[in-house]
Amino acid sequence: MIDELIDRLLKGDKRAAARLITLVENDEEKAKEIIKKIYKFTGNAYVVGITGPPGAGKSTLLDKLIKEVRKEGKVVGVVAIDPTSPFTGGALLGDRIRMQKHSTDPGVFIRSMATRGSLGGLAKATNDAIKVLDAYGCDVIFVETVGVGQIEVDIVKTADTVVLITVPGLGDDIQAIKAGLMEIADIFVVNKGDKEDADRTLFELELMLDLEKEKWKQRGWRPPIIKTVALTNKGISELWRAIMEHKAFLDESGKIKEKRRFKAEEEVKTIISDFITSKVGKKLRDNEVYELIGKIAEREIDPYSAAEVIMEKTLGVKA
Ligand SMILES: Nc1nc2c(ncn2[C@@H]2O[C@H](COP(=O)(O)OP(=O)(O)OP(=O)(O)O)[C@@H](O)[C@H]2O)c(=O)[nH]1
Repeated sequence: MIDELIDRLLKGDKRAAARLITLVENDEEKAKEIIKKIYKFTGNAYVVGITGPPGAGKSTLLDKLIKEVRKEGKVVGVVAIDPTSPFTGGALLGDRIRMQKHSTDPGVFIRSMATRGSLGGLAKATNDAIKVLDAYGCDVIFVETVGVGQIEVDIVKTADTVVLITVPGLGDDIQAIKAGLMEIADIFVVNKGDKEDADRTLFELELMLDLEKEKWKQRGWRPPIIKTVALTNKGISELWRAIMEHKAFLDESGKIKEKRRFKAEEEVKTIISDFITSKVGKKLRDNEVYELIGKIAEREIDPYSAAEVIMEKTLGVKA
């Protein structure tokens, strides 16, 4: 069944792509088999992360970006990471409706991924879904995440270019960006540029970037700030151009190689730690180990020594 689906995927069959993504999302063993088989057909897609606070207009903007990229005849994939929260449920429904009009276009593939509990699981499923879309023939894959905590920061482990969207009037938002996100953004967008305080937000961002002049010089790339009005398509082609310029910068400076190596390393680390967690997790249910853990609580053995015993039993390695 999997071989047949992969055959169809490689011929550009959208339904086969959808089935394969469902499989990699839900079935650990099948995910392994699928990725092993399709890996050699991947590596062509350029991955762009789009992140920002809820309501910043990410979906509206993405909808317009898809059109812009389609003008060049490129095949586009979208993976929308959806932290299943009662607060975003409504907005997501909105997203689907907004982007639905692309669903008859064979050159556009849109997929939402749910968190289902573990963030690690989500990161792996997202990486795998990206590979399926890459093998399907996507030239560009957008990964959209709502700007909340770790998911947002993790996008650097997945994306080649990270676009951070902010909007005027969030007040302390600029401070929030300062706190951790500035590090990860390759391009800043001030969306809702039609709002009156948009220029002030733009100015504040410029000031903030000015403080880090040395860093940009070292890096060879200063993140541009682009004003957009997603609703009316304003600034969208500039944004796409900036993304392509960042790509050219990575290609020409050779940094793309470092980036891909970093991503590969992060991915393999996740696979290994997931494997260890699951192996050790299973063993924790054994009687012997159960008793050993009881002994830690009773102060008969310390946790380090117990961990050493468990690692030797499960993984065959001495710590
Ligand atoms: N005034 C104005 N409103 C906009 C603009 N872009 C988007 N909006 C509106 O902002 C609201 C939120 O837009 P979404 O695209 O749903 O935002 P999102 O970031 O995907 O939201 P979440 O799914 O909650 O993360 C919608 O009502 C949009 O119509 C813009 O450029 N100007």
